[in-house]
Amino acid sequence: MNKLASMTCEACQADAPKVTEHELAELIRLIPDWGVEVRDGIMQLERVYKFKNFKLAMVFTNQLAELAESEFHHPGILTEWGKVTVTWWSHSIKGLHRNDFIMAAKTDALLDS
Ligand SMILES: C[C@H](O)[C@H](O)[C@H]1CNC2=NC(N)=NC(=O)C2=N1
Repeated sequence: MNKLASMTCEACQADAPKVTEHELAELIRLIPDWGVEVRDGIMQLERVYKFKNFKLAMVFTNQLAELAESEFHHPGILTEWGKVTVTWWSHSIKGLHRNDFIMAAKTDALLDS
């Protein structure tokens, strides 16, 4: 399992630091299937997961919802027939925190179960 997936999110206050460029370069290597998007000036992690149908996409979506609640850190989720687009960023700092990389790795780990 990805070492990030075994970590837990820290409480992310509004003054928490965004990841630096160096940390971003290091951390993104640990989650190679994820991309970095910038929307309205907010850096985000994004991945599209493919499924055989809508029902399986919804099963994954609900597993992800449980994960988010367990860590109290929540993604953007677009669930469609056969695919789920997951987007992680930290609302409180309007950017990327280490928590987002941890949650991306934990999201990937849902497929291992
Ligand atoms: C309103 C609620 O406190 C916030 O949304 C919490 C919980 N979930 C969260 N999720 C994410 N991704 N970022 C946050 O800053 C965050 N903060």
